[in-house]
Amino acid sequence: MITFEKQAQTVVSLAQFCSDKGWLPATSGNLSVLVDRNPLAIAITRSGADKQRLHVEDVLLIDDKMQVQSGLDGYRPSAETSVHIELYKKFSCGSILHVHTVFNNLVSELYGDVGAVLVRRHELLKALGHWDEDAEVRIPIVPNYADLTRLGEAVAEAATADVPAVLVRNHGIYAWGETAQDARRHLEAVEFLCEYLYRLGVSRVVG
Ligand SMILES: CSC[C@@H](O)[C@@H](O)C(=O)COP(=O)(O)O
Ligand SMILES: [Zn+2]
Repeated sequence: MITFEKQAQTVVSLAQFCSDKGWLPATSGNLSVLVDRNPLAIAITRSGADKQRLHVEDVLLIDDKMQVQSGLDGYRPSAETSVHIELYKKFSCGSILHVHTVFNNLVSELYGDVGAVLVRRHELLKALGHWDEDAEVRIPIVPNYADLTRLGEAVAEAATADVPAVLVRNHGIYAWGETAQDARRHLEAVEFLCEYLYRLGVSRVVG
């Protein structure tokens, strides 16, 4: 049976994974796992928690109006909860991961004006569900709106069923999947591709 306690533990494990990669610097990032779809109930990190040292108490149960249903007094859900809610409403995903890394920031800035970055004929696209040798996908990039309701809407609007990730310019990435394991794999693949694209660009300029 799926319970909030179980999903909160999964959020902690996901934070450990992302933290080991160095993807959650300076309290950045937010992570969530679906508890129920109807009505929507999500286990999500609290705002301001050090996700590199996350405890189950740092995970809150919230509803689709961002109201806390279970959690310690005084704790508020992630400031970017609106992005998670919009994505859960749009896709049948079971987990959403948001991290800040240097490579996803670099790529988001380099291709931000175009609104997407193209990835073509790369083996790691298989991890995103594209098995064709000529596969090409566009990872959307949205502006880093300070209004987080607007940011949530922009991320959900830009998101396509093709690629389970959106870059936010000079901010970070949102990646999702049907299960926590899928979300993790998608995040890892897109992070790999961001590093690859950035290094490829640099090597072409230098070489
Ligand atoms: C601490 S800088 C990063 C934050 O502004 C934000 O982008 C972020 O990812 C974490 O916010 P949070 O409210 O803790 O979920
Ligand atoms: Zn962020």
